[in-house]
Amino acid sequence: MLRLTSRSLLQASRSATNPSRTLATAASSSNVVNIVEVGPRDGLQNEKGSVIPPELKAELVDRLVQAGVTNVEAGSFVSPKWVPQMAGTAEVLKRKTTEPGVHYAVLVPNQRGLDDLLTLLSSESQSPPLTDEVSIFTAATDAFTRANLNCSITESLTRLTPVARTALDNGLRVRGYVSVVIACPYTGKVDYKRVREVAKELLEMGCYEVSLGDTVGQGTPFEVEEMIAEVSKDVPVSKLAGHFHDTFGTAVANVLAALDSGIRTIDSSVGGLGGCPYSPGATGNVATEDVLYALQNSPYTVAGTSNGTIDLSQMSDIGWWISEKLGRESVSRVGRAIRARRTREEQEKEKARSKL
Ligand SMILES: CC(C)(COP(=O)([O-])OP(=O)([O-])OC[C@H]1O[C@@H](n2cnc3c(N)ncnc32)[C@H](O)[C@@H]1OP(=O)([O-])[O-])[C@@H](O)C(=O)NCCC(=O)NCCSC(=O)C[C@@](C)(O)CC(=O)[O-]
Repeated sequence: MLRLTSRSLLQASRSATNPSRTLATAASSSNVVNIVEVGPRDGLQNEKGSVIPPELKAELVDRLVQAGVTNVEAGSFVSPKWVPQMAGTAEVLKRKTTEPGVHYAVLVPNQRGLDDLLTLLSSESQSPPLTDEVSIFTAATDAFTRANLNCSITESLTRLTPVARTALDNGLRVRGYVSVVIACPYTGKVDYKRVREVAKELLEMGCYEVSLGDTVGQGTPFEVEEMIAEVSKDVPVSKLAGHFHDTFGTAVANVLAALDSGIRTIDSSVGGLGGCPYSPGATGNVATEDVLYALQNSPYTVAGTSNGTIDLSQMSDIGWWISEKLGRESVSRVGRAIRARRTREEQEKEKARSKL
């Protein structure tokens, strides 16, 4: 059950007063929340129409990092026949600035994707490297895994085991994803035991963290808590991340429920961009701006490099900038409210000036 004013927040505020706690040890007993910005990958992969040019994607990545983001998904090495928008990810990696200490993750679905990435890294040897992290992904239902990866869950795990091994052997960090952790667009309600088993296997493969995806964006906070309680029977909550889409408008509430359950890493997307091509009808990820706003004046601190956090006002501007490049408005509620307030303030200033 949601207990946002009780035990976990008290623990969080107690740890806030402990100066010996560092960002590096941020885990479920800490009040530090890590954001993984997935806008350039999950956010853009579902865009219809022509492929967004790599220079625009690279500029998005750079702007996000300038706003304080330290973990950003820069793209995917997947089949362009399956996800055309992710073609050109190699170019994005080469064009973006590579800041030390920032993790620019890339999704790989199979050995081919990893091999292509390793070839790029060896041809562009530089310090720091273009990326130090890959994400591998599977799901909690066979139907979704078939739609997304053209194989069963078991086959995907068999395929991903050597991919993770090779990535680790080449000095890359490996993050894992389990999709459809609450509901599947093809088979409905998901068995949380299956989520637990798959998350456990990903961890055993060497993933430093497993992100739990409510791909459909249908979960409620109570379901999120129930699901995390089941998964954390086998996987320490400090190794889990929450990844919520906002189809039914519950994503911010689900983030708070995940934090209340002890999770301290949240995936989010600037401007609320996104959607999975294989989850029909699902909308974008929870907007990064909305998460940052919801955690203001709370016992939680969001980690980042802009004065120790991520700058909300800058993120709102980026959300508007990229949305307008895509020909629409930002869908972040907070981004829209910030812009409306600014417009109001400017109008009032203008009125005051005209009275002088
Ligand atoms: C895994 C495959 C390739 C299997 O697809 P397949 O058709 O079974 O693969 P295949 O081995 O038969 O290859 C088919 C063609 O793709 C090529 N190919 C094969 N692999 C690659 C590669 N890595 N990069 C580039 N090309 C590749 C391969 O060379 C061949 O080319 P052809 O001979 O026809 O010209 C395909 O299903 C695929 O790419 N799937 C990716 C789907 C995807 O990216 N989905 C979105 C990301 S997951 C997500 O969004 C959820 C998440 C993470 O955000 C969390 C959440 O919200 O739940």
